[in-house]
This record gives sequence, C-alpha cells and structure tokens, in this order.
Amino acid sequence: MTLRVNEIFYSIQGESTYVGRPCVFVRLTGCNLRCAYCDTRYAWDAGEEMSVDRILMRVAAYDCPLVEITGGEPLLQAETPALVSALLRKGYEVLMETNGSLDIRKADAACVKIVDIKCPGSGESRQNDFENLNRLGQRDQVKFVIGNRDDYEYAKDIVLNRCAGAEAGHLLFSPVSGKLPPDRLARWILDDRLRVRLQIQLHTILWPGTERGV
Ligand SMILES: C[S@@+](CC[C@H](N)C(=O)[O-])C[C@H]1O[C@@H](n2cnc3c(N)ncnc32)[C@H](O)[C@@H]1O
Ligand SMILES: Nc1nc2[nH]cc(C(=O)O)c2c(=O)[nH]1
Ligand code: SF4
Ligand SMILES: [Mg+2]
Repeated sequence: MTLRVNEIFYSIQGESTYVGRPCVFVRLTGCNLRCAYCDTRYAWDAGEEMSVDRILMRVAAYDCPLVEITGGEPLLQAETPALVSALLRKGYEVLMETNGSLDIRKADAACVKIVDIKCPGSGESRQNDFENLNRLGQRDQVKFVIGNRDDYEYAKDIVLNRCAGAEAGHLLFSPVSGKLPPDRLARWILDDRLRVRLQIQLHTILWPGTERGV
C-alpha cells in the first residue's frame, strides 16, 4: 500500500487559478503519455516507494494549507485516491494536475482537478477522454498547452463546442514554454474574443533554467 513518489517540494504555485500561492507539490512517478514538450521527463521513472502516512508527514513539515498532487500522471497509481482523501481529511485544500486520459472520478470530488486536454502538437491527443468534460465539478479547470496555431485551433474548437459547462475563468490556455511566444497566443485569444484565461508558468519566470524542485 505505497505510492511511488518522484519528489515532494514547497514552491509558489505556477499554474491554474491558484497561481502565486505557496503550495506543497507531491510529484508521483510514472506516466502513460509521452508529450513531445514534457518538462518533467525525470518523473517518468525515478522514484521512492512511500506510504500515505509518510507522505502526510513530509507534507505537514511545510506548514502549508495548499497541496498539489502532480506527476507524471497521478491517476495511474492505485493508492492516489487514498492519498487525496487522507489530505482532504487533514483539512488541506487539494489540487490534482492530470493529463485527461483517465477518469477523473477516481479521486474525491472535493479535490480540484486541473484537467489537460492534449493538443495535436503533444503527439498524444488521441488519448483524450472527452467524457471528463461531463465529469467536471464546479471548481475544476480545463487546460490546453498550446505549441502552434494548429493546437490553438484545436483548443478553440473544443472550448466553443464542448465546454459549455465550464466557467470562462476555468478554461486555461498556456503556451508550450520556450516554443510558442506568449504574446502570440495572447493576440490570437484577443482577436477571437475567446473567453479563456491565458497562463504563463510563473515558476519558469521566478527560477529560469531550474528543472526540479520548483
Ligand atoms: C508535467 S504535467 C504533470 C501532470 C499530468 N501528467 C499532465 O500532463 O497534466 C503538469 C503540467 O505541465 C504542463 N507542461 C508540461 N510541459 C510543459 C511545457 N514544456 N510548457 C508548458 N506546459 C508544460 C502539462 O501540460 C501539464 O499541464
Ligand atoms: N511551481 C510549480 N507550479 C506548478 N503547477 C503545476 C506544476 C506541475 O508540474 O504539475 C508545477 C510545477 O512543477 N511547479
Ligand atoms: S502527460 Fe504530463 S507528465 Fe506525462 S508526458 Fe505529458 S506532460 Fe509529461
Ligand atoms: Mg511542472
């Protein structure tokens, strides 16, 4: 009854509507996708087996009410729902960053899911489980990481035709870091009057060039 954990660290939340808040990150090992742009390849394998209780102790040491479970792909591990529920029972605000290929109902509805819809440039868009768009809770967020104009058109079509239930502030468009200049994505959004939220990874601005632990 353990989870494979790649790293646990304390940083400023760099993504989602929670951006800017101090947050503890539990990064789980392993992923079922291989996105072309993935900035966290080091989490595809290396990691240490930890019990839920040990993870809770490591998290508690940071004295921070906000915790994000990420990876790798958190929903791949059988014990992840138990970890989420244990954190919620301790009173933490819990976020989960997930790649959109797996059923988000596996984890407690009180955990805020940030659900990627993979665009064609990732090479993994066939893996999207669009049923997740019908499973969103009120605070859940849908995220598109966009590397070029094709990705943008793909994301725009989904936002306009398949995201009726989601609040505009919870639809996130983020450029692939180092690939698509953020101002280009900003221009496309403004020109199309798209009701989405542009996001630039804050931690890459705060700590440029640092791959782990931020
Ligand atoms: C590393 S993933 C871990 C969680 C899950 N596997 C997923 O893809 O959502 C966390 C977030 O980082 C985003 N991401 C990864 N590489 C990126 C890059 N080069 N530029 C911008 N966002 C990136 C992913 O799309 C995802 O939204
Ligand atoms: N600071 C910081 N914020 C983040 N938000 C989501 C992250 C992730 O890798 O899932 C992440 C990350 O790696 N670092
Ligand atoms: S799903 Fe997430 S962790 Fe997996 S390869 Fe894609 S961005 Fe990286
Ligand atoms: Mg990251």
